[in-house]
Amino acid sequence: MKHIIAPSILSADFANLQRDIEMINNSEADWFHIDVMDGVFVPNISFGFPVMKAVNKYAKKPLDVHLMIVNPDQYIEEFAKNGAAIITVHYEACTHLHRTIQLIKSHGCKASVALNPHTPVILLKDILADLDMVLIMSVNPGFGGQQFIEQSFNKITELRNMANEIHPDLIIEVDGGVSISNIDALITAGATAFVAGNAIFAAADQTQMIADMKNRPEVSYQI
Ligand SMILES: O=C(CO)[C@@H](O)[C@H](O)COP(=O)(O)O
Ligand SMILES: [Fe+2]
Repeated sequence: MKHIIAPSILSADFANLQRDIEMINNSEADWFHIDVMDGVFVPNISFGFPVMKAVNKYAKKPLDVHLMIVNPDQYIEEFAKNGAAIITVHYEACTHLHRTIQLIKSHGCKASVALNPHTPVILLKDILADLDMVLIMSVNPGFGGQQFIEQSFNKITELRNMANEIHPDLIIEVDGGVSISNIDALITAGATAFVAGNAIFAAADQTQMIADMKNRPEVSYQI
């Protein structure tokens, strides 16, 4: 099976957002990755519903919404109404994670949990069967264009081994510092979905970079 490529619109040109959305529509990308940051959970503020609505208006592919916010329960319904196909909440931001996951599903969205670089994957053991996806943060959340944290490889392998026992078709998404130079090794480690901001939007030919990240002749995954 082929892995998923999710360009992060955080790295798009917001003065030309429609153009960048059309570029993704016309590329081999699978999803739109939408980073929502509240300035509390992470030391940055990105955007909220007005941008989400603008993306939803033109995007022709599923919206993969990554909530880097405290109290996500408060906003899940609104993100669902504005076109979210998958909603990711942070383990570190949820006191009652099981309830939050059920809430996401009750609005018809796929449910996913993100782990910060310091959070061990074993903490998801008792909720893994309820999840559609786990997002491994391979940088500290808050900004695009950061350097990939190498320890993330061990986390992906550990999570894939755990998923093989409990939930073999779990999607493992990697987010932060993903590029053409580490994607093959990440697929081999067991990841199946890849967010890329800087690697795509800083490329001379963005559409070609998406195609290059999508078509990896040496690797494919089996789940
Ligand atoms: O969630 C985040 C950052 O917190 C990401 O989705 C970034 O947008 C990824 O950007 P690159 O590291 O690929 O430039
Ligand atoms: Fe993200």
